[in-house]
Amino acid sequence: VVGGEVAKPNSWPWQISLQYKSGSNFHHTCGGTLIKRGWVMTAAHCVDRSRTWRVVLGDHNINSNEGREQYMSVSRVHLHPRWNSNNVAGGYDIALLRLSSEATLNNYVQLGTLPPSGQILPHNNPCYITGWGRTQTGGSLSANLKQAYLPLVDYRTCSSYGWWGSTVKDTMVCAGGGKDSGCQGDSGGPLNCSVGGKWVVHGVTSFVSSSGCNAYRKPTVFTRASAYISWMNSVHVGK
Ligand SMILES: CC(C)C[C@H](NC(=O)C(F)(F)F)C(=O)N[C@@H](C)C(=O)Nc1ccc(C(F)(F)F)cc1
Repeated sequence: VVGGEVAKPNSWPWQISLQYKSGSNFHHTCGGTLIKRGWVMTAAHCVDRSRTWRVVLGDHNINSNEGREQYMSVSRVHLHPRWNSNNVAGGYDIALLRLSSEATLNNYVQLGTLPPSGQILPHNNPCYITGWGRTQTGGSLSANLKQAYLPLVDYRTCSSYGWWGSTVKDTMVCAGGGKDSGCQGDSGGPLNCSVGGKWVVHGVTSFVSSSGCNAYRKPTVFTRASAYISWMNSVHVGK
């Protein structure tokens, strides 16, 4: 997250850190959202290569053990069947991870709320991106979870000339476009939008401009969760 501020610890208790094993250590690579005690929603581009994954729940500082964390291994990765790793602009940048055991819900670990199928929120709807991603373009990851206020940019604006144009599809949602943005390492994490006084996980962090995380008129682009509710339900029930 470029800009914004360090979040109050565990104030986004559905935020997870997705980590891969390298040697004897695990490294943060993406965010994600706990949507069921045994299921995490993340971006397909985070998990489209085979690695040993773990999901950390209840985290704030990813470099220290604060005693609230739950460490879960991943028993199955379900990539959206239409995801194409050579074409993030095509959409379908969404995946579900089956955890090997069920999370314990408490003050530090809670489920995120998914939107109703098809929900489209208005331009400027208040939203926050959260994550441990780089704090500047080309910078390093944040040790502590950060948040940034990124108001929604409607599809008409986001897909217009000078903005993202046809790179953005209406199965995506844009937010920000000013000084604050997502950045590498925030991928897969939630776009938390205020709807009727409740937080709804409206987006899954997907991409930013290759010319810089907070590039002018290149808002952070998210997979629109409300476009994939039926797919997610089919995965849950199926396996
Ligand atoms: C691995 C990438 C597909 C996703 C990666 N995502 C992120 O950094 C995050 F955290 F914002 F979600 C990203 O945007 N990285 C930048 C450096 C990038 O490559 N952006 C990008 C690439 C291609 C296009 C497209 F679709 F136009 F070809 C758009 C943006």
